Amino acid sequence: MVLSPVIGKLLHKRVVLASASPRRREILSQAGLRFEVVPSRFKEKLDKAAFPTPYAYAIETAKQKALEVASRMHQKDLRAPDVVIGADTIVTIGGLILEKPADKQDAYRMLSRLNGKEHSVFTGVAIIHCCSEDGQLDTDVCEFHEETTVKFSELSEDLLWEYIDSGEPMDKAGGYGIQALGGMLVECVHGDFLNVVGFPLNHFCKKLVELYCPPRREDVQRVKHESIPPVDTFEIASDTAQGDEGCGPSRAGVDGHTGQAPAGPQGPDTNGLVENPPPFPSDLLDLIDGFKASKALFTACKLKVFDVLKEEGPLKAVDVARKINASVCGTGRLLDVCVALGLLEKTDTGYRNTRLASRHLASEGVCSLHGFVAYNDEHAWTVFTDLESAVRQGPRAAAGSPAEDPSQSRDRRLRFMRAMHGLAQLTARQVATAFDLSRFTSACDLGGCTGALARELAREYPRLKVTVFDLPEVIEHVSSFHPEGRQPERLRFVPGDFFKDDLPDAQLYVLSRILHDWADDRVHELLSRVSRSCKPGGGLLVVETALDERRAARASLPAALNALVRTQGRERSLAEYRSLLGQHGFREVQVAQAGDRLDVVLGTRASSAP
Ligand SMILES: Cc1cn([C@H]2C[C@H](O)[C@@H](COP(=O)(O)OP(=O)(O)OP(=O)(O)O)O2)c(=O)[nH]c1=O
Repeated sequence: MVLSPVIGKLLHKRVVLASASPRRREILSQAGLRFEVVPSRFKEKLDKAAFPTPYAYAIETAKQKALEVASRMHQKDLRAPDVVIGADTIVTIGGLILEKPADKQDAYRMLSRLNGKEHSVFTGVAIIHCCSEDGQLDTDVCEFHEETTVKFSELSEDLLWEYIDSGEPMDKAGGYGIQALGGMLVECVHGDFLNVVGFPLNHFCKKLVELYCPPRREDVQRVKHESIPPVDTFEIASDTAQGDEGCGPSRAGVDGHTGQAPAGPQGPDTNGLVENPPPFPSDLLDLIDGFKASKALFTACKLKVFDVLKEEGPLKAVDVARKINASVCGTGRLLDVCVALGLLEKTDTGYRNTRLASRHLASEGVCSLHGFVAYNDEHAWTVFTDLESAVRQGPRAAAGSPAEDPSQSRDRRLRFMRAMHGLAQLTARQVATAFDLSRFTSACDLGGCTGALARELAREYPRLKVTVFDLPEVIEHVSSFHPEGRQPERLRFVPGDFFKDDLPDAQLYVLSRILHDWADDRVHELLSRVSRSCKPGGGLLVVETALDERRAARASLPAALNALVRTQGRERSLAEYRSLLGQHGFREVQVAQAGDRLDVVLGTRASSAP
């Protein structure tokens, strides 16, 4: 059986599942894992607002559940189990995290929110390796998450209540169980089904491969000579399970530093006790290799691989090579790497796009990030090559955001607009719905570029008239981003410079991804102009990827470096944005998340001048 070698890596260890969930127990025991169940006593009460993303919250909760069990067992026997597994499943919609309903009304609120819409289910998983030495517990945490999207049908009130009265929702995140009656509510699922049920078994097995079957020596050699790293699959584990040194007993330990065979799970140390070697540093190696994966993705996009396969796939490598005018050997390698990166699938009839690639990497389509990829390949890649000098010398003395740099060529500006358009389209809905903005009847998106967010605001709030205010050289190109023709009636574009010209009248001003491009003095100048134009009771909506020291916001770190190499701007924390709004006369400042990467801050203009 193909999978048994992966799960078999845990057979000689004392494994504990730190969960009371009957679903998790069933999934893992059906996969052949032998384990004890010790439900965690960790109270799931972490502050959700302190996490950059919903999955970071789920991962931390999973980790705390597992650590609580590890430390309780260690205190009891002075010897913790070898491995403790914790998991936490949450449902997210519109930036809200839904856990288990408190009562029937709560279940109703949750299910009504999900009704007719698509939502995400995240499970955070922590695999904790424990080591008890001299009475001390030492732990090594391997963590990951999996996302599955689920779409509910349009359901009647009666049906929702009938479902709630069945009692099924009460012990399940989001108030439904897809594996039972709740399956009837679901129109479609994209991703790992078992992840919704509470445990992402496939991803878990891949992690076990990373942890217990590090790449074979010859693969490591190959990485040195080739630009593309090999990618672990279950087959690596099964291919090598019969004594192959890549995964056999002598390598069952996971010491990636020395390359020597450590005392494995069956290898007693001199005291006759079993030692747990540290886990293989897979995440670190992934980080080191990360740039190769980015470049492979950039190149496949540039060569229009995803467009060709979207239109004509599945195709063999030789046919793709002919269509993109490239060598067969080079194309074959690139396609295989894209398969390993989860962008393509390889079938008997050839390569074809995954849904992700067709949706985001082909050049056409509302969710296309093709322009953003091209911008990163052509511009950011070059600029980042010089990161070292930016770090040594401090931020570049550039003129401002690329859209506003007068020295920019028309082509470069268009490329930048295309990149921003793709990103804004992707996040517009989440931003527009992060707060209820229905009290406003007019809005002005300052530096609103192609109007992607403005259109979504107009769509979401039927009474709202939206003005996009941006530089004339930006507005000039707007029509090419909306080929379907006329702009909606409640949307208009006004050319101007928000540092020099009068701002259009509006009840709500929007600054989306603008402030991080500017140094503090310019930010104050802009905010005081907005504050002067905004009438008491009006609003200011700031959209940024905020930095926050409490959370190692993985998503916000590249943005912090962007500011260093590109402009005089900088990323700021949520506390700084709150304080900036306060200093410029905005009160009742609220913060919300829009998806994984964006924070939205809304302030109301006070009646007294700042
Ligand atoms: C969305 C969904 C969730 N669930 C379950 C999985 C989880 O058991 C539960 C989410 O709650 P969790 O807090 O993740 O898990 P739990 O309280 O059941 O167990 P423990 O904390 O001890 O690990 O919801 C389903 O069974 N089906 C579904 O379709």
